[in-house]
Amino acid sequence: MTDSQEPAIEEIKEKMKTVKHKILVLSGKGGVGKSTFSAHLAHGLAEDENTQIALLDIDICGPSIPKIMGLEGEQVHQSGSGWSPVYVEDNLGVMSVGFLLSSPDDAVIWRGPKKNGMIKQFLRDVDWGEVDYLIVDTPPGTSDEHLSVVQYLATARIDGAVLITTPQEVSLQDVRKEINFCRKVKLPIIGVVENMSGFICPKCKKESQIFPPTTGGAELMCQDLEVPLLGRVPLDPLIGKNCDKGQSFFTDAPDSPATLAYRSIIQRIQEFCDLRQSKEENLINS
Ligand SMILES: Nc1ncnc2c1ncn2[C@@H]1O[C@H](COP(=O)(O)OP(=O)(O)OP(=O)(O)O)[C@@H](O)[C@H]1O
Ligand code: SF4
Repeated sequence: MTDSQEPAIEEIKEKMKTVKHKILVLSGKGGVGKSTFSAHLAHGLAEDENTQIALLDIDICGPSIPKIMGLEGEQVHQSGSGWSPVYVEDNLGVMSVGFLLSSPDDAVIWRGPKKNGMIKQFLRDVDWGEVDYLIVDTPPGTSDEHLSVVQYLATARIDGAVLITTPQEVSLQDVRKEINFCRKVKLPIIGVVENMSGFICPKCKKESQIFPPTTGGAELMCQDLEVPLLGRVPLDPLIGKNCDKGQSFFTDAPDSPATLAYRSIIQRIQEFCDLRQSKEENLINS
């Protein structure tokens, strides 16, 4: 950490005092459904209107959250207390570099320090207000952006990371690296989600493995590496369709196997955060 970063870390710590829980969503590979998961985690948590949600997209070079959340073309506004998030609902605010581009097809070609500067600004200058959950959608892999967000939030306590994978070995291989990264930087692992995990036929309800796991899939990997498997979300063509339309999949398919899987995973994440909070409170009071 350089000296010039120190004041920013203090400012971020101060800003994050109004944010109760912070969750990073990571994946080893691109295209495995990380942004889709982040968006649906936000939608699912925001169903409780007493819960305030912030969704921050730090995939600087490939921001897909504006499209998935139906916010393409929206702009960020500056207020006296910083950048205002773009609101999907009263209790769900979003921030992304996508809001700063003049067109969704604009390419962001930035080197590491500029990307880190943007992440710092997002964490320090966005006026989130009182927030229960801050969900951070990260780029694939373990790059500068991941190190930056972990360093910037180090003093502000991150609850943990959710790792998204598909069942294939090429994706699992990269998730193992991601798990090592989390352990090296002492980032707690909330658990792994196996996405695009089988397809349940809507007619006969039979499950088919579209991407058959050759090495036991996420379940075996989680057992080997002693990390929790939070659940398996099946492939559902409606998910892709709704993401392209910028709508929550939960509204259109409230009883589908994928919705039920998402909901059970979201509940486990909430339980993890609640437990962590109560452990901390006990520690403070003891
Ligand atoms: N369970 C699923 N069933 C069907 N389609 C899905 C599912 N999960 C995600 N998708 C679709 O897969 C595509 C990739 O998803 P997404 O953009 O969330 O991946 P990503 O991991 O965030 O990629 P990147 O990090 O490269 O931006 C999208 O079109 C999305 O709608
Ligand atoms: S199992 Fe296959 S063939 Fe049978 S109804 Fe489902 S999709 Fe059609």
